[in-house]
Amino acid sequence: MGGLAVRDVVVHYRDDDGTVATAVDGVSLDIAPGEVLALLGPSGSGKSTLLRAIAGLEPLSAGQVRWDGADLAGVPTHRRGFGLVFQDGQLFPHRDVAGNVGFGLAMTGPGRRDRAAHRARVTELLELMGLGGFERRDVASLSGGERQRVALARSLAPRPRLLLLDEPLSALDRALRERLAGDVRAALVATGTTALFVTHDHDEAFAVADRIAVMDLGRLLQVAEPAELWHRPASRRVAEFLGYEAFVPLARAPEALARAVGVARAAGVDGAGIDGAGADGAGVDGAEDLVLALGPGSLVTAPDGALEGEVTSAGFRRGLVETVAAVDGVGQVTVVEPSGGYAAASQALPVPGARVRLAVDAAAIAVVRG
Ligand SMILES: Nc1ncnc2c1ncn2[C@@H]1O[C@H](COP(=O)(O)OP(=O)(O)OP(=O)(O)O)[C@@H](O)[C@H]1O
Repeated sequence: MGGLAVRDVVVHYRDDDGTVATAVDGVSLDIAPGEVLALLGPSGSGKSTLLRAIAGLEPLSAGQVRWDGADLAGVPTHRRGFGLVFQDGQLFPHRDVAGNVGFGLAMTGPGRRDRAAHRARVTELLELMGLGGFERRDVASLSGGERQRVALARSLAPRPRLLLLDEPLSALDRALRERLAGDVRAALVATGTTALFVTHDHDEAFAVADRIAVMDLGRLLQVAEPAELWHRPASRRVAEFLGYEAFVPLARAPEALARAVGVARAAGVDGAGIDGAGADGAGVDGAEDLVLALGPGSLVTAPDGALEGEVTSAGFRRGLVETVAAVDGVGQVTVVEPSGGYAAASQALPVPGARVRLAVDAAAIAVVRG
């Protein structure tokens, strides 16, 4: 298979006192040509170390990194044909925007031999990144978001066969990050670039990637497409990390909840990720280990809802009302609904302490092994 193949990679660090720590612990991973893979995990899980190992910046203690089937052992970083983008784009302060974007091209692309092609490529990349006309701007005059756009344009200009991005948006504020994540994906797709995007932010991973690899303690927990990852987390740990909030053993779930999930499965509405979760959890091998994971969207307000909870807090968030409720027999869950209904003066936001009735959206509940 073409593209990147990571096989059983182990990376050790030796501390000053001689103790050996394992930062990457036997990871195997493929990235197909043109695919954008997000590597998602909490701080210290080994994401940057894996990225650096792929780049050839960190020696492997075991395993292989291959490109198009060829082992890259012994191939130095600058000969791998990979591009790198870091959190701080590390622009050259003494070059203008065009000078920065053209830098990598001068080394590997049409270079100075063909000035017209060089200029055209710089312009093309700036336009792709929404920076048309920025050629002569001093990089010191750019905003943080613009600087990262320039860094991305620079890394894409020489058409790297793999682009490695290490938390490229994490120095930016949240609103900017969300917008830029969409723009980064669009630029990668438009250029057909194969990419590994390291992030600790699950929203960013979902916005950017074709597939997401979840990493914890140096190991891969799951690799899946975004919708599959969200609806079928492989374990409670993955579900927790993605933002699921309440975990209810099926055997102890309120009847309305267990029944809704069971009925949904029987009807072929596949909200549950594990085969064999019956309506009451009985008579199925291993059903006693099954845990229902609830997150934002799993419960909806409904006057005749079978579940009841007490409001902890409620607030507006961009066209939505988010109500956090302590739900009887379940735990704390965020209920999300369009805010349109609250525009009428007659309807106030739920107040802390108020009781709310909630119905179950079984398709938005995951089943994991506890
Ligand atoms: N140069 C080093 N020497 C010793 N230990 C290191 C070194 N670099 C990283 N580590 C350790 O290896 C583990 C993985 O670190 P790494 O930076 O790869 O994680 P990460 O998931 O990228 O986290 P973050 O998002 O915080 O950068 C951590 O426990 C870290 O302390």
